[in-house]
Amino acid sequence: MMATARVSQLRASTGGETVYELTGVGKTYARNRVRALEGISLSLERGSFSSVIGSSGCGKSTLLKIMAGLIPPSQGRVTINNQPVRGPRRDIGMMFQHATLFPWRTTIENVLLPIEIRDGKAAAKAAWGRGEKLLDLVGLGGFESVYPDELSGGMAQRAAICRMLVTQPDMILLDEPFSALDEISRDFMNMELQRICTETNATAFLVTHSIAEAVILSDRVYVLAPRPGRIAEVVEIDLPRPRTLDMITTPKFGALVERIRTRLDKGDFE
Ligand SMILES: Nc1ncnc2c1ncn2[C@@H]1O[C@H](COP(=O)(O)OP(=O)(O)OP(=O)(O)O)[C@@H](O)[C@H]1O
Repeated sequence: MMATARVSQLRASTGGETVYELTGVGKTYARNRVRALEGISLSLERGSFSSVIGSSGCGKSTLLKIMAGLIPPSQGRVTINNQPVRGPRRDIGMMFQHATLFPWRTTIENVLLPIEIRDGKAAAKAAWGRGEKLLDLVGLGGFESVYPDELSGGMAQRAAICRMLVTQPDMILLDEPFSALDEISRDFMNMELQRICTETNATAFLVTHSIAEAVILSDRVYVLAPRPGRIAEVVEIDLPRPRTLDMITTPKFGALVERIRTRLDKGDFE
């Protein structure tokens, strides 16, 4: 009942508008005939935060690559704002485990790089103010002219968030973005990510190995079963927003973590 109530609340708060949709998506890698995914259907509403969790090799990265348009599905349909995703797109932003900022460019030059690549140097210069605002938003105001070797790991990841957001994507795809950071920085960055997503009304989809991270951030967690990867369970996270780290100690949080852990422990879920 609670889960249903939360979904309605989420739909009400986001207008229930579907941004991104996968219908019956499957993937078989031709090279080795590995069936990585089968029958994946999901629908993401504007402003929602979803995560996918599953054991190693269950197809999470394959799913994210298909969602980003980096590889085609073998079956099924993928759409963003009702348009088919057939390749990398301007309205989809991605962020990976390592920030990979260019060391010879300043922080703001790194942030503006997607615009420079897409529309040229003049457009990047014109977007300078937007870059500064984003850096302010993530607490990097004043670091515009600093080179990446002077930034900490967490600061570099924040700059990478700005670089992902600078093109104002409708959908952001996150592949364990903070897993290279220590636990304290990671907790902090997750709370920052929540704040930034709320302030920019981003629709987010996160791949993670951490059940706690999936629960604290998400409206919905997709639990993947392996060989071939398929959705074993969809868990609605009906914790109030904004989420705070002290929620981790509440019985409700513990129960959600336990439910996901039990599902993952069932292995193949047969
Ligand atoms: N390019 C590829 N060619 C052939 N098989 C692949 C390719 N990429 C992935 N696979 C296979 O597809 C399956 C799913 O892999 P994928 O990397 O999507 O899983 P994952 O859940 O992201 O794993 P991890 O958590 O370890 O990163 C695995 O069996 C893997 O060996």
